[in-house]
Amino acid sequence: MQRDLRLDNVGRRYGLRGPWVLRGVHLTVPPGNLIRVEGPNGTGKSTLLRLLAGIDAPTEGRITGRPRTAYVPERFPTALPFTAVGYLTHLGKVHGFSRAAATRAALEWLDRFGAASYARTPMAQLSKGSSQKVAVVQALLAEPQLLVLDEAWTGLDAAAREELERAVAERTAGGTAVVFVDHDPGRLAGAPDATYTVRDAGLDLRTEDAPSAPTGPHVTVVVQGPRGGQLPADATRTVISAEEPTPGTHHSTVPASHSDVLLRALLTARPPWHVVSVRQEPTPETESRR
Ligand SMILES: Nc1ncnc2c1ncn2[C@@H]1O[C@H](COP(=O)(O)OP(=O)(O)OP(=O)(O)O)[C@@H](O)[C@H]1O
Repeated sequence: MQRDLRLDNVGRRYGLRGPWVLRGVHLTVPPGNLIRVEGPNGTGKSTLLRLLAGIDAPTEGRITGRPRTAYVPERFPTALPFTAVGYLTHLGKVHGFSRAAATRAALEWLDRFGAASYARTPMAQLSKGSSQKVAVVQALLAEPQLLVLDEAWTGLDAAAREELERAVAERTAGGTAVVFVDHDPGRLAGAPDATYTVRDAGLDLRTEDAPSAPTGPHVTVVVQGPRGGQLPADATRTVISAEEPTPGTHHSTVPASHSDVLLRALLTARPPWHVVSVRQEPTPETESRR
């Protein structure tokens, strides 16, 4: 069984006498958890994510339990001498796929992100947003147990931003831990299991009570099942609020990014649940525009 990734008393500074960017950091990342890291510019978020991703080592302290990890860096090197699909096929082979399977998976992921039409374009010729899609796909293709996303949504078009939220929801439902930094407070709103703020070289866990109303876009799914039937556990993990107004009829509200995961869990349960309706709930922002 996969272990927690743990940071024990971790510190990082650059250079022998540089200031400590992080110090005394303790953090546990359990499988399947979605963790948000926030904080002002220059506080050490990317430094923390590089340590989590294993591409940088702590100056002091220990990191243990590292699972198979994929990382979308804040800045993706674009001037690589490959086409997008050539690069992704190469990485897929590194991850143990056959060439044919790697190409197939790469093309499927590029298609999901609306990037199929430039699959065979040299990476150096891709626009910023298009190469960001390749950066995202290279991480998802790896089918990691830990996915580290450093401002991975930046530069993506609206459809790709939504797709990445969906992909994160799918992966966490499948047991992948995801740690992300994003300057949009609405990113995966309502979904993280924990939010940490980098402050004074340490991590503060945000501990305010769960909001009484869901934040960000959310969806209510109404399903019917047998009287007294329990919704499948993997369906309810990300539910923000749930009620059973009449026996056997369940109303479950989830962050919009997680509605596909909820529906899939309900429809693939044995016996499957009958989906009565799926309703996109108005957010305070959309309400105020009316
Ligand atoms: N390779 C490096 N060499 C020297 N100093 C570095 C290096 N990387 C980061 N730093 C310094 O560490 C501090 C934290 O940087 P980091 O990029 O981790 O912050 P951040 O919170 O991710 O910022 P942003 O929100 O702007 O991306 C900054 O003072 C930065 O200058």
